[in-house]
Amino acid sequence: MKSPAVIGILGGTFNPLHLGHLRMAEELADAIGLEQVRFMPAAHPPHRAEPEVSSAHRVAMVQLGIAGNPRFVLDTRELERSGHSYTIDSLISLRAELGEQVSLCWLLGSDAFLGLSSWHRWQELLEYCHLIVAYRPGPAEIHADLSPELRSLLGKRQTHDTARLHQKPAGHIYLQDITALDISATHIRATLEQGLSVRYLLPDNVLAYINQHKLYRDNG
Ligand SMILES: Nc1ncnc2c1ncn2[C@@H]1O[C@H](COP(=O)(O)OP(=O)(O)OP(=O)(O)O)[C@@H](O)[C@H]1O
Ligand SMILES: O=C(O)c1ccc[n+]([C@@H]2O[C@H](COP(=O)([O-])O)[C@@H](O)[C@H]2O)c1
Repeated sequence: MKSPAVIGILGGTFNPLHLGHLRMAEELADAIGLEQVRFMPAAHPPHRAEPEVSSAHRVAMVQLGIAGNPRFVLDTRELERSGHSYTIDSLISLRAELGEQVSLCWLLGSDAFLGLSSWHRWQELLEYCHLIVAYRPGPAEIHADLSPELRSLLGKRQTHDTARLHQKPAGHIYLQDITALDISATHIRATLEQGLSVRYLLPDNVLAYINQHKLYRDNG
């Protein structure tokens, strides 16, 4: 099968997957012209406590949520490794699999981007991918909150031209405004723990899965 020329990767804990993730991926795919977005659940997310819900459940919810969207696929490579799910390792593995020509676009919200300089081998990430940052609602106004090192990186690597993301396989940072959906997995978990409705915050089939398996309740 021919590899797509420009692919996006949305890594996340997906605990659970929600409409904020799906809409962000859909809008970035349109804005950049991504032929595919790979949803990549982290088995052991590096910068947070181990999720209380198993990776098997989190993967199942991603699978349900992306079903029916021809551009969206599941990528399970982080579940097939042991240890922390470092992004650099996933990018190296994707490069080895897809070759040097394919443009890889790592999609992330601005909240995650603000913490980039704490990521494992962060200064090497742009050798393997472009970083596509979606503004995420919240108090963090990205430009005000940038650390000096990220400000400097942005100064050197930011592009405003999506054509550049197609011309080179890696190396740029692109910021994109998206429809602000102030939905977070944290809020969804907290709402479920209180026994309240989370309908319309995530896909119906993901909610049905949560209910069926009694996730995010006392013994979830
Ligand atoms: N509502 C949203 N709008 C835009 N981007 C989002 C949104 N929710 C999550 N993202 C982005 O998706 C990626 C994966 O997010 P993650 O799975 O950690 O979801 P989350 O809702 O932030 O979870 P939690 O509340 O548990 O921290 C991150 O890059 C994050 O910035
Ligand atoms: O590689 C790292 O050091 C690293 C540090 C923090 C986050 N990430 C990745 O960023 C993505 C979003 O993380 P999170 O914790 O917001 O779900 C997910 O794919 C994580 O594995 C990666």
